[in-house]
Amino acid sequence: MTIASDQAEITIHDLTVGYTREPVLHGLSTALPRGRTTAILGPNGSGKSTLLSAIAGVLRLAAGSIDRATGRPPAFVAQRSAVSDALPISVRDTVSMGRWAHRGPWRRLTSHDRAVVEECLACLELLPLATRRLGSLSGGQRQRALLAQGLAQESDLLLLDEPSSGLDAEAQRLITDVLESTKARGTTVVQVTHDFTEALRADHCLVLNAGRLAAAGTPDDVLTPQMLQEVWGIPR
Ligand SMILES: Nc1ncnc2c1ncn2[C@@H]1O[C@H](COP(=O)(O)OP(=O)(O)OP(=O)(O)O)[C@@H](O)[C@H]1O
Repeated sequence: MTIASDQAEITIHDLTVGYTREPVLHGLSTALPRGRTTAILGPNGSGKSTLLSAIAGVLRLAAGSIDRATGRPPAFVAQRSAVSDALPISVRDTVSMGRWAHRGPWRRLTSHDRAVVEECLACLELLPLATRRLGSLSGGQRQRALLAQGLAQESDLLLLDEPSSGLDAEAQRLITDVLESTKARGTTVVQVTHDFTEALRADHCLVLNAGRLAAAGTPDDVLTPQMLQEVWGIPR
C-alpha cells in the first residue's frame, strides 16, 4: 500500500544511515500515514531502532531525506535500557521533563504543565509511584514512566522503541489502550515491535530485513505466510 503524499506524516526518500562508514539502512524510501499507528518489524539487527532514531532526528543521515508534514519535534521514547538507573529523580520529575519541550529545561512549570503531568501519571496508573525514585522501579514500571514522559510532550508524533516488551499482560493492555486513545486524538504513533499481535493491531506496517525495506502496507497485506518465511524463516 502506498500512502498518498497528503496523508503522510513522514516521507522518507532514499535514506542511508549508520553509525560508522558502513551503513545500517540502505536507500530506504517509504511513507508513514498521519494520525495512524505504524509498526516497524524485522529480525534482530535489521535496523528498526536505527530507523526510529533517524526519524527522531538523533542520527545524522548519510544520504537521503526524512520529511515531516508538521514541524513539531517528535516525542521519542527509547528502550528502557537507554535510561540510567543512577538518575536521582522521581517518577513525577521524569514525567515533568516531558514538559521541557514546551518550557525549556529547569524552567518553572505552569499550572497547565502540572495538570498535563498529573493526567499522564494517572493514565499510566503511576500516581501511587509518583514520588518513588525512577531507578527504584521495576523494568515494567519504568517503561510506563518513560511512556508517560513521552505523552507529556503532547507532540503530534510519538515514536516508541518496543514499548511493551517484557511487560505483563495487564501492563501490555494498559499501554495498548493508552496508545489507542493517543491515536484517537490525532497523534501519529510509530512503534518498533517484535510482537506480531501488536503489529496486527497497527494501521500500517514496515518490515525491515538486513537494513532494507522488505514490505510496507496494512498488516494483512504485509504479514503473509510468505513474508514470515522469507524474513523470519517461520515455516509455512
Ligand atoms: N550505537 C551503535 N553503534 C554502532 N552500531 C550500532 C549501534 N546501534 C546499532 N548498531 C548496529 O546497527 C545494526 C542495526 O541495529 P538496530 O538496533 O537498529 O537493529 P534492530 O532491528 O532494532 O535490532 P533489535 O531487534 O535487536 O533491537 C546492528 O548491526 C547493530 O549492531
